[in-house]
Amino acid sequence: MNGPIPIHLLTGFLGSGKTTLLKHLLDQCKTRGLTAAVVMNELGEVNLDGEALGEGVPMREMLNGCVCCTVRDNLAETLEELADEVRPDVIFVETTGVANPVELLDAVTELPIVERVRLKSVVTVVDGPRFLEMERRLGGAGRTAKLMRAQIKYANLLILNKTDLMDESSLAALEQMLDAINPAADKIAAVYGRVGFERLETLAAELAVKPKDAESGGGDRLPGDHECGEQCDHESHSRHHRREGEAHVHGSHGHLMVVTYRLDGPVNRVRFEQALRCLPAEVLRAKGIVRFDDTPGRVMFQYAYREPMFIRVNPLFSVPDVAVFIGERLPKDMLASLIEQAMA
Ligand SMILES: Nc1nc2c(ncn2[C@@H]2O[C@H](COP(=O)(O)OP(=O)(O)OP(=O)(O)O)[C@@H](O)[C@H]2O)c(=O)[nH]1
Repeated sequence: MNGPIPIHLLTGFLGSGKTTLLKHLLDQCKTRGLTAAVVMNELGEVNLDGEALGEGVPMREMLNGCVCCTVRDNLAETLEELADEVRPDVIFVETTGVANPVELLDAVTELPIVERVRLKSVVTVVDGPRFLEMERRLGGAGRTAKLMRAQIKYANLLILNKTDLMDESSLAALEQMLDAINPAADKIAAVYGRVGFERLETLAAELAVKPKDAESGGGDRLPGDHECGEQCDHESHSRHHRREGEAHVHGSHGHLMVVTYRLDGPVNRVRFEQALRCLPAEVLRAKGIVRFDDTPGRVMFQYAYREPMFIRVNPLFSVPDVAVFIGERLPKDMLASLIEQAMA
């Protein structure tokens, strides 16, 4: 294929449904005979979502940091590598869920890759019920709410996801809120990220963000202004590593932190489910791989907005048994003791 490879940037808060959307987009690319490559960025040390994409999808992982800051320099390199080695028809970049959109735009338009790849869309997945609840409760105050708003503001396609959990009036209220933040973006209500890939491609015709330094005028613009605003948060990301089996704290993304627990044996199903149900409010997202003491095989668990979910995984999946927690000021001792109590 000649010309720059189109990139679609998938953003959205933790657990909003980015991977679910990505899977759906990849299926559609496959049906059309397009080679799609993926860059997955995770704050933690393991990538649990890669498995979900299925075999044969060229993927590069960027772990242990956020692509908008700590591992940002690696993104251009990773994209270049994909362009050289895979020569895909399209690249999807799934970001961490706490990525700052302004910084992301900067990262994917680095000069060394400008001829190779071209940003085509910025898709923000909005967890409908969660965003609505946060806005109603906090009125947009607080750093998490501000980050969510920034992700909404800089998108050119907003996917209002999890609408199966909303009634009509809530959906109307959500649409109104999103219109107020980003009136120019296309908006699609969705369940489990079921959105036609053509919706991203249609946008692409109207959007080609060029690197700000490449030419005067800065090229076409996404809706909204792209000056670094209140969301730029480049605090240093301290790393404190502990012994395996204990918490590995990977530093914070501003106010957020990740704790990864390695599990060295099976967990008791009932106690583990109970532990997930009574996670403290500071935990915004949890996921991992566990073995239950009463069933063979391994299971992936997902916890987003107080909803736990379990999915059986391929026993050969290379990620070890782990529990990853993402949240604000995580009570590490409490989490450790919840895990300990759940061990079989
Ligand atoms: N009820 C409902 N659940 C959904 C929907 N979309 C996704 N989920 C569930 O929400 C959870 C999180 O989905 P993911 O696709 O992993 O979210 P993510 O944004 O990739 O998560 P991070 O990468 O951790 O930020 C999973 O348990 C999904 O099955 C939806 O439309 N409705």
